[in-house]
Amino acid sequence: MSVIVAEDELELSLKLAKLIEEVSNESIKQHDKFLIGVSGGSLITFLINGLPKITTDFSKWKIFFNDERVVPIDDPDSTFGAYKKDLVGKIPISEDQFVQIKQGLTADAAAKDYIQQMSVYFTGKLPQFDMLLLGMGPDGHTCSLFPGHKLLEENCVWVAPIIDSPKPPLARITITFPVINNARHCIFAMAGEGKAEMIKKVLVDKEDLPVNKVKPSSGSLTWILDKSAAKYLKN
Ligand SMILES: O=C(O)[C@H](O)[C@@H](O)[C@H](O)[C@H](O)COP(=O)(O)O
Repeated sequence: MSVIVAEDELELSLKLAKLIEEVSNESIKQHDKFLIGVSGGSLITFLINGLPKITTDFSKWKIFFNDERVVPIDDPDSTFGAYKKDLVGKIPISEDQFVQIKQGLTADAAAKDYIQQMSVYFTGKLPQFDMLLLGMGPDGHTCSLFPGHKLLEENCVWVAPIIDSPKPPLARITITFPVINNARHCIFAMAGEGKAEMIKKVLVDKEDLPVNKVKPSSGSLTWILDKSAAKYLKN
């Protein structure tokens, strides 16, 4: 695992973008596409700041959601809605390069449908993403995998529904740890003093939290933080 500390959020965005650029170009060379899973939240801002500055063939990208809220696209809680509004148009990527959840389904049906959609791109027993971009909530959750939730033990389905999310909205779908840990590169990106305490619990105290279940079996794990978020980490 590696930890990269940036001076501030802008530098974090640029460092994150460079890592994405590197893996994108390597993946495109290897299998003519870049299969990336993204989270919602503040990650979107980092990507808006950084991705327009990289050089890669965006037309080869297929963007999946590590988790998504089961709401209409025009709902402010829709992660795809946020990417569509804030990222599409800033980089040469079209809406249909995002693998969106099917509208109008229950969380259970949306999760099953998402697995079908993923199966077009992943043929093995477990999907292997080229890269997963992850966030961490104040409770140490990642994706929609929350502390104490039974989904933390899900080791069969690729994508699971959740209808009792402690972070609204209640209904979501999320990739599961077997998929996360099969990725070639996992990156946590976060900024701000508000994350510092939880980062200490995760990286220093090694507390048993969902983010600490991200242990890629053969892939890389990188944390990209700004100085405020990293304040409790020793140099
Ligand atoms: O849709 C979501 O809620 C995200 O996927 C979630 O897992 C997010 O990454 C964390 O909650 C961190 O969010 P912030 O980066 O906004 O703090």
